[in-house]
Amino acid sequence: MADDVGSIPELDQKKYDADEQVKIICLGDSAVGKSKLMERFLMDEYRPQQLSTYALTLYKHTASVGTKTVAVDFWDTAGQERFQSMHPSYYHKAHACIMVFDVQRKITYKNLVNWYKELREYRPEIPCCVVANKIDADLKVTQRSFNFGKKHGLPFYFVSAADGSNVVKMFREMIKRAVEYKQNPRDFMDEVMQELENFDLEKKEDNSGADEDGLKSIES
Ligand SMILES: Nc1nc2c(ncn2[C@@H]2O[C@H](COP(=O)(O)OP(=O)(O)OP(=O)(O)O)[C@@H](O)[C@H]2O)c(=O)[nH]1
Ligand SMILES: [Mg+2]
Repeated sequence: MADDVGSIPELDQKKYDADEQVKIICLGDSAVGKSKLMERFLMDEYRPQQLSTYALTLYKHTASVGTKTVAVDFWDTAGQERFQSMHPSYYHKAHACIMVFDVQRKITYKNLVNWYKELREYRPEIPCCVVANKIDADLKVTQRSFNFGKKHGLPFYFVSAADGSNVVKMFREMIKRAVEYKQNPRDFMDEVMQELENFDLEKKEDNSGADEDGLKSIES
C-alpha cells in the first residue's frame, strides 16, 4: 500500500515539507455521509486516491495549525463498514477519529456504540468526536439531544455536508486535536513511536550539516 502512495511524487513532497503528519479516520454506517463530508471540506483540493485493493480512499490535505504546516491523511472506507467492522490496518497509527451518523436514520445513531467499541479496542486514547450529519434535511433535529457524545465525553457537532454547516469548524478542530495527540500521546505504544520519530528527526538534523557540506563540495 505504501508503494501505491509513494508513487505520487507531488503528494509525497507535501508530506516531506510538512512539520507534522497526522492520520484521521472516519467511522459510521454506510450512507451516513462520510465521503460527502470529506469532499465538502476539501472541495477545491479534492483529489482522492483510490486504493481499491484495500477498499480505501485516501484524501490528502495540508493544514496550518498555529505556525506549523500539517500534512493530513483522511482515511475513508469504501464499503467495508457494511460488514459492521473495519480491518485493523484502518485504525493503525490513527491520531483522531470522526464518528458520523445520519440524523434521519435512528439505526445509524444506535450503531455508534459498536463503532466506538471497536475504535477503543484498537485506539484506546485518540481524540474522537460524534457528528450528526444531514441537518439540512430537517433543522428541527438540532433541538434534540443526542447523549452518546456526552456520555463518553466526546465533542458533538451538528453538520451538513450538503450545505456546509459546521463542516470546516469540525474538521479544523479535529486536525488540531490530532496534532496535539500526536505530540503528546497517552497511549504507551504511541509514546514509543513518537520518541522514535523524534530520534529520527534529531539524527536527520545532525546529518544535515554534513549533507550541506557534501552538496557544497559537489556544487563548487
Ligand atoms: N440531505 C443530505 N444528504 C446528504 C448529506 N451528506 C450526504 N448525503 C447523501 O447521503 C448519501 C450517502 O453519502 P456518502 O457520503 O456517500 O455516504 P458514506 O457514509 O460515504 O457511504 P458509504 O461510502 O456507502 O459508506 C448520498 O446520497 C449523499 O448525497 C447531507 O448533509 N445532507
Ligand atoms: Mg463513502
